[in-house]
Amino acid sequence: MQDDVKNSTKPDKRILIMTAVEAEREAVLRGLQADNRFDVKLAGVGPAAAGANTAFALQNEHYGLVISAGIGGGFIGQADIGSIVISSEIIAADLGAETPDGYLSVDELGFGSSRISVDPEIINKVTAALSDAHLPTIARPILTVTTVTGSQETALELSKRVPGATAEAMEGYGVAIAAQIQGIPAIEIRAISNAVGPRDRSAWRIGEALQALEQACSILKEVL
Ligand SMILES: O=C(O)c1cccc(C(=O)CC[C@H]2O[C@@H](n3cnc4c(=O)[nH]cnc43)[C@H](O)[C@@H]2O)c1
Repeated sequence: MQDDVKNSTKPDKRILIMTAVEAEREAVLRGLQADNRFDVKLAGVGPAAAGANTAFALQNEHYGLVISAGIGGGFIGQADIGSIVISSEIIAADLGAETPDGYLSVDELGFGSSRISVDPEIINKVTAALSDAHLPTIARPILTVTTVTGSQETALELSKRVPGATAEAMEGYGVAIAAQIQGIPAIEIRAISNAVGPRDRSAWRIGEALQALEQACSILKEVL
């Protein structure tokens, strides 16, 4: 009865959250504090596993929203460690072809779209709520890559390829494609653990990012 009253102003929908690894799943669950409108499932690492696992989860339950959540890399000058990036768009940044004249996306090759748009109403609601709670949050394009960027050259190339690129991770596009095929809206939320650039695993602040992810999810459950 208590829950019915509490959720009476919220849309009647269940929400699926997909994380790559168990530590991210646990951080999300801590933040959600057993809110039973949410299911939190493992996507696995990379867009292929994420797409397959999301499609499987969507077969067994009806959801009104799908979220790809976890830690991610932040482009220098765009997103700091410990901050949150909300996807204004989810973009497969290395799905295409190399040519002597440069990279061609699948869009340019005529094989579909590398970009998945996100409902502006959901973006604004989530971004405003996290910002109001004093979590540094920005809504910008999040890239999905199949290889973690490990050099300044690749970071620059990705920034040129996708103007406004602010974070990168490895699952968003896979999760969002599975949702799109079912006609369900999707959004990606990344807590920044490291800078996109030359590889330095010792500089990854995974604990800090997982804490930010937990905090973000504790706010999410109040606004979605
Ligand atoms: O080692 C740990 O304790 C640990 C705890 C939580 C998560 C991890 C991961 O390694 C998660 C892998 C996951 O993170 C995303 N990610 C993070 N930074 C980047 C990046 O710079 N570029 C691309 N992806 C990044 C990605 O989605 C991975 O699947 C470890």
